[in-house]
Amino acid sequence: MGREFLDVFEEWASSYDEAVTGHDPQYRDVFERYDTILGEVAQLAEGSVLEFGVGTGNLTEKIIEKGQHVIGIEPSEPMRELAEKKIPNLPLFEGDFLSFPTLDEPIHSIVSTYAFHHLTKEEKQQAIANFYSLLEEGGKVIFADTVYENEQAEQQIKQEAKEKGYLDLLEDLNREYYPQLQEIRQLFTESGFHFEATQRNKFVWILVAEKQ
Ligand SMILES: C[S@@+](CC[C@H](N)C(=O)[O-])C[C@H]1O[C@@H](n2cnc3c(N)ncnc32)[C@H](O)[C@@H]1O
Repeated sequence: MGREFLDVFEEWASSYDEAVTGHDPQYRDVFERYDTILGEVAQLAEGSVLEFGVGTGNLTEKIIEKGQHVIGIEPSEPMRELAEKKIPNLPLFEGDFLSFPTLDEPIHSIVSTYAFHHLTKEEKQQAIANFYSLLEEGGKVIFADTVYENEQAEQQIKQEAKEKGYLDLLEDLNREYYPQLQEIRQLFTESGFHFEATQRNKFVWILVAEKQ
């Protein structure tokens, strides 16, 4: 569920690693400091890690380099093939934020970068409730994704995209479900998490939610 944007990734998979290095001017600001952002998420992950929306495996690689065990979930077959090439022994399953194989080991961290915005508000709410059940006490959700600081920031970002003629970016911002900070904070705190967020570039924030 929440897979309505999957077609984009079936097409985007082969050139995705170029996009994250700033080759596409429309997405340059979105992916600004991409490597550092993923590195920060990896540093915060502890214990057994469950990763959603693995893509080509860039975050996964960083967590494994730290010596940790990662289980990956990714709905797109072309993306899974690329991740499997990069990390041959990764336990990687077909699934999404809401529907994935039953896990038979405790999970201490749930991570994801540039993916949670594919879910509607209701789907995010359901996913967050599932994360709470899945995590051990003190376990954390650590996400990096586009979040608008407030309504004014949302309008300003969309206006700038329009003025620059970044129409693909603008369409993406209007089509997907990028939340405002207050909304995502409320979704996590209402499910029993302590929530903190820090901005890392014009678009992307690191969200850390700890199970209380
Ligand atoms: C922009 S890419 C991010 C990939 C990688 N996490 C990164 O940071 O480079 C978004 C990924 O989310 C996946 N995705 C799309 N819908 C999803 C869903 N409902 N649940 C989990 N992953 C999803 C896509 O297939 C794609 O691999």
